[in-house]
Amino acid sequence: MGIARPERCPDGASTCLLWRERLTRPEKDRKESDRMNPLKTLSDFGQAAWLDFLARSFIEKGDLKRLVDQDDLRGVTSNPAIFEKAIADTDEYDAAVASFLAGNDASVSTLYDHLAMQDIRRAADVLRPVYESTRGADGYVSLEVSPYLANDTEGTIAEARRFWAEVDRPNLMVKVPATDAGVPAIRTLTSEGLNINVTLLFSQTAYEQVARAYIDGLRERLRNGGDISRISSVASFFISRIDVAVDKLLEAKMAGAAPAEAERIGALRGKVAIANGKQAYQRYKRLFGEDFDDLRAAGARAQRLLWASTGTKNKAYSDVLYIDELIGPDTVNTMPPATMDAFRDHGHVGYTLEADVDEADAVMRSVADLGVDIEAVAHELVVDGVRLFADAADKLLGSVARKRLAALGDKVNAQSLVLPQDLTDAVARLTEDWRASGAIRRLWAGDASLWTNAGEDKWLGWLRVVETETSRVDELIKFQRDVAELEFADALLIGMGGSSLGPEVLAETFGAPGRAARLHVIDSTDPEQIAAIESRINLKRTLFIVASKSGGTLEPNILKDYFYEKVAAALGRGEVGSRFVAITDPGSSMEEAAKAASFWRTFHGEPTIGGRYAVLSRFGLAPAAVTGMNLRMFLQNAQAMAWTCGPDAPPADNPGVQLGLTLGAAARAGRDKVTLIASPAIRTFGAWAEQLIAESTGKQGKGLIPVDNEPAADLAAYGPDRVFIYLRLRKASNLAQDEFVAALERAGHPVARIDIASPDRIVQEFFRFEIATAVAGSVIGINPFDQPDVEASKVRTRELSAAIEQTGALPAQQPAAQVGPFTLYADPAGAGAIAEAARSGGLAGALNAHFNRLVPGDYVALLAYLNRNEANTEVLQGARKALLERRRVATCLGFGPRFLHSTGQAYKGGPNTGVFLQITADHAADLPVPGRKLSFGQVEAAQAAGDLAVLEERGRRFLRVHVSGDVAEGLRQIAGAVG
Ligand SMILES: O=C(CO)[C@@H](O)[C@H](O)[C@H](O)[C@H](O)COP(=O)(O)O
Ligand SMILES: O=C[C@H](O)COP(=O)(O)O
Repeated sequence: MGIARPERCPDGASTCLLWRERLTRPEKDRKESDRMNPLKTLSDFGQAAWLDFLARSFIEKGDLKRLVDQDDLRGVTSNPAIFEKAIADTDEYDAAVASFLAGNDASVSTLYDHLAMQDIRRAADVLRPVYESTRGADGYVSLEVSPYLANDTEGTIAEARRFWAEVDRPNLMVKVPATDAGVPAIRTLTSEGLNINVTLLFSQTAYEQVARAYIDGLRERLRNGGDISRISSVASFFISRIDVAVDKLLEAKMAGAAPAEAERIGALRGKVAIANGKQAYQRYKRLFGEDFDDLRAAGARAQRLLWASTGTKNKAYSDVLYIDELIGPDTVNTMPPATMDAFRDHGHVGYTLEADVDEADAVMRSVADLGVDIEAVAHELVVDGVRLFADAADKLLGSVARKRLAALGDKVNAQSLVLPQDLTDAVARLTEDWRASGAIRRLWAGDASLWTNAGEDKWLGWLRVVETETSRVDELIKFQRDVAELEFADALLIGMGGSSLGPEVLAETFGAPGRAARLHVIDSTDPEQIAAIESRINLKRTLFIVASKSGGTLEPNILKDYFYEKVAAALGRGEVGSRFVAITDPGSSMEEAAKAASFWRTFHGEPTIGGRYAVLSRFGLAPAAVTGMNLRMFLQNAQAMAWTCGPDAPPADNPGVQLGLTLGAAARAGRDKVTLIASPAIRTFGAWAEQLIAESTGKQGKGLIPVDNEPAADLAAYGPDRVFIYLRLRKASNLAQDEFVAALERAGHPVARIDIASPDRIVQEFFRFEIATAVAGSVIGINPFDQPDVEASKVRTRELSAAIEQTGALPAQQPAAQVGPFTLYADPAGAGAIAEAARSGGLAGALNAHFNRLVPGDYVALLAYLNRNEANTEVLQGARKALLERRRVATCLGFGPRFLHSTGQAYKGGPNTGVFLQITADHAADLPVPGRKLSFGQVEAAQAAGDLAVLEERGRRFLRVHVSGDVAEGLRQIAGAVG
């Protein structure tokens, strides 16, 4: 039997759009099968059937079109959960991902937007005939703004505008949630002429606000002379979730009630959602009644109520309950596919929406009398709804992130974590915390509460610096051409720590391609080292790059003065400035000095980036330009990793976050020695990473101690305080390293493996490590952007240098012992025993006594204020190996003053587990500092003394061995004595 077609629109109102449209189609034209199809008959009752589902194959196979043609489908809604089902865990979108990324790499959310918008456009095109034939009354496809923006009005507005412009279809509806922040966005967007689908509506009060926002938006547009006749809007009122929530409350009340009362309460189950909808519809009629007539006269459409969440959740209820009971004019019901199939099969059509309104009122009164606060339930459901959509978005973006990486292949360095079970569990817990609290988005948004709320947000410029530099790379490319034309043989970068270690990685990893200048770095005050670098460059054909963010750092200033004078002597005062370039933050004293000395160029750093995070800014790019590197490729590489670690890559699929959480969890578990192993061709990366990790995390007695370039030893030498990072260059890997790392893994040590396809991809690691360090800093609970103890050393050094300038010498210190050419100084707690041991056992005795203070979990750091040349490095590396094998503790090596701007922070401010051996020596030859009553040798000595003074202040265990006479021989003896 066919379903009787109503004779007239039930409310008799001119608002009944579908009714008007129906009247134009004579009954005799309708097929019997149409009359038998409840779905198709819905429109006879003024209701449009929409589909709450979308997927690419569904459109491509013609299923959507079939529904339009055969079932009179009039619209489609999507949401993050729908796209999650469509995209995650299917390969339906893989080809589209690959073809999009073949043209250009993109962020995870850009890629998702692309996929979603493609689907939405195609669906909109399938529904376009409906839109046209109903003159814009129907035929819409909805796309929801990111649930992460649910509490952000401006963000919602911006995203909705972007969708509107990029989807570029008149039958698009942008979905905006009915949150407090969503309501003003609805008004603004309506006033701009966008079609809005308001989602996550549960409460009638919220519904009224939303309807008013729509009406206000229309009025505003009209006032501004805009067309309001093309605007369509729906208010998506959620149904089934109300019953799920209220039924639970009713059942709780039944449990404690007498049988008759329990029965009465039980009878309310499965009724409240429909009653709530029916009451909302009565409000709709009031809101869009007479008061709306003026707008209607100007062409406006009422905002229809759309029943959403209409799939039955409770199997005890009819599977078409939420369709059957809510049929009425000028409404929409968006059904999930199974519910649509069920309704087509056995739905009942009739004017149910206004039937028994009194009973609906009675139901609502009864639940209120029982103490169920429906507004409170609705409020919770909104919060919950936002969370559920955010959860779905996390899964969705996680899957898009994985698809992106799979499509990019080895264009992005792969990372894998091989962790013992306890660390796996800890990282999993942290990952879930980070996901649930949106921490990676908060990090990118500059939320200082992730750290210590000490202004960390002011230091996050590095997050977006790649974009900035990409947008102005032409300026550097021009500089690169100018440098090439001048045919410099060498370039010497003068700087410390963050200003030199990044360029050093570039210089040593890439050399000087083509005709470019060979880049050298000087980051020492050791006179021998300065003389050595001077002998390697041709002063007349060298470009000097003086790099200092603050501009006030001692070393680059005096080294600049030194080389400036040398070049002036070689070329004459008139020309010297043209051979110098400065990189410094705007307004620094270095900028002033560069101007005064007529430097060729000054590049500005970005003041919101601290030195150690600056390598992807001008501090790395200008030196890279000089070496002739392809800067666009450099930035593309960096950008690929920035996107991989972006705010839209959820923690589980964000390698930077995973590495950071691993390091943070490891630190908490006492595995705080981050041991860096790198393929020989990219070895220098370790020195850069060492500064980043140590200076960022090592403070307030907490942090990570990086261990770079440690000679390998027997497995037994590695304690449970280690976590390893293996940077493996695929094209030039080292078998011994591979085997060593595999053995570490077998022995249960945690290892983060990073697989680098080719040397140019090392650039990506700068960004991964920066994110990882910021994340680890959050887990450890420190501010990863300050360096209080480095500053302390700088202050002591300044005081001591001033003393030398006044008196001609360093203030005398009391040695603990003298053994041949070795003068020993030690911390107050150790001095007695060390002196005693020196008397009986000479140098070896003293060193033994010092290192006997080591306990498991401690580390040794050799701090050598010497020329950092191959010979000295080799001897000290030998000493490290001996200590590692004999003492079974992590060992570090730093050359002063270089390490003061790097690991020095953690040695003084980090965990008090370091046992330090400082080595100083007489200088066979010294160099004057121009314009000062100081020599470089004296500065180096002042730096060593300042370092020791701060170590002492911080209660650290140290021994200083000063070598007089033959330094090489002295060093050999020290190395021999530690074993
Ligand atoms: O809001 C709209 C349509 O405007 C829907 O897409 C809405 O998100 C869905 O109906 C609900 O999310 C489905 O909810 P549920 O069936 O999972 O409770
Ligand atoms: O890592 C930073 C060093 O302490 C050098 O600082 P600077 O770039 O301000 O000279």
